[in-house]
Order: sequence, then structure tokens, then C-alpha cells
Amino acid sequence: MPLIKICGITSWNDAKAAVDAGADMLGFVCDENSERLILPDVFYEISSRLPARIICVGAFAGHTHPQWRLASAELFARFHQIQYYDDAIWPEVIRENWDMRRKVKAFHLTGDKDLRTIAAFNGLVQNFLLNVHAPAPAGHPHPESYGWSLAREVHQFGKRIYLAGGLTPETVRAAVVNVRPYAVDVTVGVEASPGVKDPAKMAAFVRAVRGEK
Ligand SMILES: O=C(O)c1ccccc1N[C@@H]1O[C@H](COP(=O)(O)O)[C@@H](O)[C@H]1O
Repeated sequence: MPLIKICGITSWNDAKAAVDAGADMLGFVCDENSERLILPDVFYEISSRLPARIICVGAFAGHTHPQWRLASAELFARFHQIQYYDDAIWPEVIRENWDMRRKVKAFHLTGDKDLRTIAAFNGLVQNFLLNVHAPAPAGHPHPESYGWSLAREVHQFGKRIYLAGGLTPETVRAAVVNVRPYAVDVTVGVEASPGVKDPAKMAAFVRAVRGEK
């Protein structure tokens, strides 16, 4: 069974609902342009109240909020993992101190060419997050699962694969069966509105991952 990461948590109510639904990992977005930005003091408060089993992931892409750029090593230590796209502006404290086993390199997987980019990171991190949004070539026999078949090819690198990209309670079971990821990662598919989670959608997502009705 893959681990379940619910990303874009912005409040204690949403964090609690995600935990109650059965999430294993919670993602906290540090990008100042995201509708799901969380500030350090709110993250501190939420992370202080979470059960010990929950893995906290800091999500970095683009313009890291100034408060996060200046945040202390002690606060960053509350992130069990850091997930990052190449365009992320790194806080100094992460650049210098982070263990590769706790880094999750995120990629947009849009086609075959991205597999070569991913190969170049093979020796650098142990976890790959694949944000799959790959339109199938014209006439492809299985357009609905083309992106997942690309994601499956990434297993050749022997990394932990975190599968993301438009997953919903309706699609996640097929994604799990197709790709067999280490973890699934969802944001928009379990939201009521941008930055606000829907408890019923989170519960349905978890049931679907587990293959329950
Ligand atoms: O969702 C954001 O705003 C965000 C901002 C910065 C880094 C990561 C972010 N979210 C990640 O987006 C993918 C796909 O999520 P979705 O389910 O397709 O909405 C996922 O990895 C999130 O962690």
C-alpha cells in the first residue's frame, strides 16, 4: 500500500481532518505565490500538535517566502522531508545541511524527454516526485494511462516514487495499480476551494488508495 501525502495544508482544522482520514504525510507549501502558502509560525503550531507518526514535508517551488528564507534550522528540522522543483529558491540552511535521504526531487513529467532529465538526478537524491501531466500522442491505444506508463519507467532508477498530478478519489486507485508508487500525493483533488481541504474528499481518497468502497 503506498503512503498517502496530502499537500497544501494551511490550517490545523485541515491537518486534523487529513490525519483523521488516514494520511501518512502532510505537505506544507513555502512558495510565496501559492494559494496554499503556509507561514512559519502557523506551521510550527500545526507541527507541534501532530501525532508522531505523521511525516511533515516542506514543498518548495519558485519564490520561497521571505519568512521561510530566514527561518531557523530548528524550524526546518520539523520537516522530515523537503520536496523541491529546480526553480526553488533555497533557504541557506537547507542548501548546507540537508541529507539527501530527506530530499524529494520533484519533476514535471510531460513526455519521454523528461525521463532523460530525471536520469541526470539519479545519484543526487533517493526520492523522486513525479508530477504527471502527459498528454498521450495522437492515436495512443491507452491515452488515459499514458502518463502513468511513463511514470512506471522511472522505476528503472530504483528510487522511491511519489506520484502526483491531478489525482482525485476517482482516479487514484487506477494510478496506484498502474504505477505502484511508494507514495501518492494530492492537493487540488481533495480541496473544497484553493487552500481549503474537503474532509469527505480526503476520506474518499484514502479509501480509494486502499481499494475500499
Ligand atoms: O500546490 C501548490 O500550490 C504547490 C506549490 C509549491 C510546490 C508544490 C505545490 N503542490 C504540489 O503540486 C503537486 C500536484 O498536486 P495536484 O494534486 O495536481 O494539485 C503535488 O506534488 C503538490 O505537492
